[in-house]
Amino acid sequence: MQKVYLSNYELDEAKKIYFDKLKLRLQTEIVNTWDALGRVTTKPVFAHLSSPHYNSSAMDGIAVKSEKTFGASDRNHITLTEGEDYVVVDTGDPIPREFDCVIMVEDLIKVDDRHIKIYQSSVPWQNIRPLGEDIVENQLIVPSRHKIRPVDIGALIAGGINTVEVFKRPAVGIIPTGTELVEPGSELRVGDIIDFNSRTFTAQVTEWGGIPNRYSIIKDNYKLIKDTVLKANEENDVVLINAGSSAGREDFTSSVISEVGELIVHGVAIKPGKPVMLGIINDKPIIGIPGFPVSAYFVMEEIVKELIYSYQCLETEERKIVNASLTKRCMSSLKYHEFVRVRLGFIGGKYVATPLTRGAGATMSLVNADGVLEINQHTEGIESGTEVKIKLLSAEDKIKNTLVCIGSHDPIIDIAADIMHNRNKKYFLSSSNVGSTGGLMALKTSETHMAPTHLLDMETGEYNVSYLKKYVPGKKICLVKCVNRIQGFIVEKGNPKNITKFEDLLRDDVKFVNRQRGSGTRLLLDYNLNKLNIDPQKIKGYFREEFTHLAVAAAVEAGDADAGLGVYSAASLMGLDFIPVCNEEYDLAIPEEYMDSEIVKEFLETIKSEEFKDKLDELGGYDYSNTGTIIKLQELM
Ligand SMILES: Nc1nc2c(c(=O)[nH]1)N[C@H]1C(S)=C(S)[C@@H](COP(=O)(O)OP(=O)(O)OC[C@H]3O[C@@H](n4cnc5c(N)ncnc54)[C@H](O)[C@@H]3O)O[C@H]1N2
Ligand code: MOO
Repeated sequence: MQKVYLSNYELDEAKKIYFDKLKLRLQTEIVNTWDALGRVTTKPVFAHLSSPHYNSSAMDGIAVKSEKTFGASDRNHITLTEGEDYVVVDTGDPIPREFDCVIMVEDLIKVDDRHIKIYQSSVPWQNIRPLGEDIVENQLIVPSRHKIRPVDIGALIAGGINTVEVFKRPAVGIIPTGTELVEPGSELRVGDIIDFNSRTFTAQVTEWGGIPNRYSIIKDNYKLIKDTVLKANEENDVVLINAGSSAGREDFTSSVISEVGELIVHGVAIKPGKPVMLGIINDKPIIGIPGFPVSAYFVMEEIVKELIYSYQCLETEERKIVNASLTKRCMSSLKYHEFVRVRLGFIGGKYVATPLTRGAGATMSLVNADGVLEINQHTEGIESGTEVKIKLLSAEDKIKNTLVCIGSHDPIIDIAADIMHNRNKKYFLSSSNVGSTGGLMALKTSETHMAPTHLLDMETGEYNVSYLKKYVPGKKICLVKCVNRIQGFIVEKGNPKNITKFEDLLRDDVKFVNRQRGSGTRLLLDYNLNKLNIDPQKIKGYFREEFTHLAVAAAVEAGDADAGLGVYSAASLMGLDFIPVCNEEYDLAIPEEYMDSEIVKEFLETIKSEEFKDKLDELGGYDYSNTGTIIKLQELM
């Protein structure tokens, strides 16, 4: 096994060492002005032409000699003759030399085809755009190091500039490596990984103004990697090589860079992203990007973006920062500066930030992130409730128009979210699945607008009410009835193990997959096991916990479990069979203070809509006869 000793430079230090060593030489090129959007000028650009380049009429009307109009008034109309005293002009027409002003058509009284009367006198240059009124020949249009905007393109062309000299966009070679990688759309075998990183890089490079050049997947073979690196180095300004950055048996990237060039840095104190490699081959940069997609994202954002911008003489824009209250404690290593993806909600007039999954492989944590919390290298962690600074990834407007929904999961919440957004494009919904009890806790600490819940009171057989009284005391809560849904066993197609009742879970040949503690479905299971005097410990798989109905169904589909308890829709979406066990009430708990907000009203309209009900029918297993009924909880207490 090879040994790799990584350095642990702070990010800024690593970048300084690397950029100093790189000494980028910027290249320039000449492009058509109309193709220059977003490009940066190398020098100031001066007009070749004046605009307008002749004296032109600013109005539709007639060009006249102003002296011929002197003395005209309401009581003293002056008659003018075409050809002698005036010519007809339209806006933009040149003004013949002998005339010096324009009278608008609406100020003329027609006498006959060749004569008009006027009742106002005019002054010289009235309604005339003199030559150079907008741009004068040799005037500066844009300075050097200026990023060209659409309005600049117009002004440059108007000023006679048809080409501009700009900094070259760097060509960026992207090499995905790994024997286990396959192209999207391939038939997947266990161990295969679809190469998607190289496609994300391609899109990022494009977004940042570079010219991406993706190479096909290279297997973990030293010679192949070396040959491709050399080829890419020759054909591009920058090379990005993905994966093979750590200490695995087939992690060759660092040795290849060291052999054909110089490896300046291997290892930066950031997490994720620590095994990044910064190298130089033939005076051109090569960056080794860790394989895990989230690690790769931060290396791209924090290092590669700046590099690609530097070639174009662009400054990276700072992301906006907002203050938010952290909803969960976040521990961090003293060894690394950590990037934590967070979801933001705007609740009761302030931001709340909920950390998302920390794993470096969790691509969805990037998809769902509204911002990034950076935890300093020398900080051990941040307590829940602390006010933190969040770098925004989403627009503030979007966050402020997002209904936050934390609690128990059902696929119908995502469906309602989609319908609501289509009904009113302004509104979004973000849902986090933490189980029913987790949702009530979030209500208590004002982290959510709404908590879907289905908690069965084992003593009374009633749903939700007693739990709300217990977990959210003192808060005025409305319970909005959502659906009555069927819970049952999600089993393989055809139910090969013939699982029909709770007792079957005790069988030796049956492997179960459970939901997490605190979820309503878990309570429902425990309630039934208790009623039947079944010892949960005797159920194989009782301790394997998944967080959503779909995750339970996925475990059954993959053959990792024979049964799980969940909703019908999850089974049918995965093409599995479903054995009904009981009905339950899935409700939405919403603090009374949010009930009158536009977004909550829109959501409640959505769940009462025919479109939503049609979707429920399509999924099956839902009864919506009570949907939208509001129960003010105080009245129940
Ligand atoms: N013994 C050690 N193991 C690991 C260490 C370590 O220090 N010691 N570091 C870990 C860290 S941190 C990271 S980050 C990763 C870096 O991995 P590599 O750059 O060597 O990449 P691979 O091992 O080849 O792949 C890891 C993982 O990344 C995903 N991947 C890779 N390529 C692609 C692609 N083109 N598209 C999508 N996904 C890709 C895939 O899930 C791989 O399993 O190493 C840890 N290990
Ligand atoms: O650096 Mo790795 O990127 O921590 O996961």
